[in-house]
Amino acid sequence: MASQLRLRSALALVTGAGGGIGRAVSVRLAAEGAAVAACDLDGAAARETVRLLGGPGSEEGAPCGAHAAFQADVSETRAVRRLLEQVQACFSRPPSVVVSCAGITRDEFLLHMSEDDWDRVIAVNLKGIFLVNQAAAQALVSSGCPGSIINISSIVGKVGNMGQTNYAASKAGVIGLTQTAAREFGRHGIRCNSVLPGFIKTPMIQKVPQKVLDKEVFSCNCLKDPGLCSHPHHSARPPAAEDSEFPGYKRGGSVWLRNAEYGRQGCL
Ligand SMILES: CCCCCCCCCCCCC[C@@H](O)CC(=O)SCCNC(=O)CCNC(=O)[C@H](O)C(C)(C)COP(=O)(O)OP(=O)(O)OC[C@H]1O[C@@H](n2cnc3c(N)ncnc32)[C@H](O)[C@@H]1OP(=O)(O)O
Ligand SMILES: NC(=O)c1ccc[n+]([C@@H]2O[C@H](COP(=O)([O-])OP(=O)(O)OC[C@H]3O[C@@H](n4cnc5c(N)ncnc54)[C@H](O)[C@@H]3O)[C@@H](O)[C@H]2O)c1
Repeated sequence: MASQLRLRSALALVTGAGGGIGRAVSVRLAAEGAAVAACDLDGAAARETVRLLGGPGSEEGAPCGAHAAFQADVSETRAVRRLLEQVQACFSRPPSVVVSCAGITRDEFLLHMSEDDWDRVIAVNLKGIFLVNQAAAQALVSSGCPGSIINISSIVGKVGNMGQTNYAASKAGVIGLTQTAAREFGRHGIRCNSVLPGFIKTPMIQKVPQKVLDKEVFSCNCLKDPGLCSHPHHSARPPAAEDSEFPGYKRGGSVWLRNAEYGRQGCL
């Protein structure tokens, strides 16, 4: 079994690790042998994830076991820089796998959306990925290490969704940021990919009114469990360029976005 642990020597940083998808991704990475640095705005939720991984549920900066929990707001520049410093101090190396799951919704129709709801969603979902990608890539480049960065976008970033102009814009931005970062980071041996999950049963969807969930566009998509969407073979096959129907979305799976420059598909 040990020989099958594909990530045995990897250190993985997961943001939003206290949430539905982030926790499932952390469990999956640990199952593949990775040491996991679980980060979340909600420090207690991050520690719970580490406890589930079998780690000591360590406090920030405490001597680390196989896994460790960190509290940080990914939308804050200083917090993200401190996060990467703490992770490297704890594990004596930069994370070679980074999965950016931290994200929020502040749904409202554009006609009534407040500037604050726009700003906050863009700050967390898009600027947060800018800050984490930049800090993680800088750490890898300065240490001469290769790495793999996976940014969680959403199918909504490709096709839009009523009540989510802020969220859709942020997720579309994640796609463009990822495709550009993939071009820039490739020369440093760092891969950068985005994953566009469909509808996943996590706390994020709890605010969706039932009458909306009953609509065909939602009900036609079987609500996936996070644990399924984070398992490589549960993700839909990476769409070929001509795929216009996002078959993975139709089946409620996750959709992998092929990076134009290197043709590399997402992999954790
Ligand atoms: C290739 C396939 C294309 C299909 C694309 C669609 C993708 C849908 C699946 C998304 C999966 C990924 C989601 C993932 O990224 C995680 C999330 O983002 S979960 C949160 C998703 N949020 C929403 O879908 C917004 C839901 N709507 C609301 O929260 C509220 O409606 C709100 C926008 C806050 C407005 O509330 P308000 O009380 O002012 O209005 P109503 O709720 O009464 O709504 C008025 C009418 O609009 C209809 N409505 C509202 N939202 C949607 C929607 N998303 N899709 C369709 N119709 C919507 C609502 O049913 C009302 O209709 P009616 O007047 O007939 O009752
Ligand atoms: N659930 C879905 O249907 C779905 C579909 C497509 C994409 N996504 C995306 O997947 C990612 C994970 O979503 P989820 O469904 O697990 O949601 P979730 O609400 O269960 O988890 C999100 C986590 O991010 C954390 N977080 C929020 N703001 C933060 C910040 N500023 N700094 C650090 N952490 C922060 C929250 O505390 C929470 O633990 C999000 O980016 C979301 O947009 C979700």
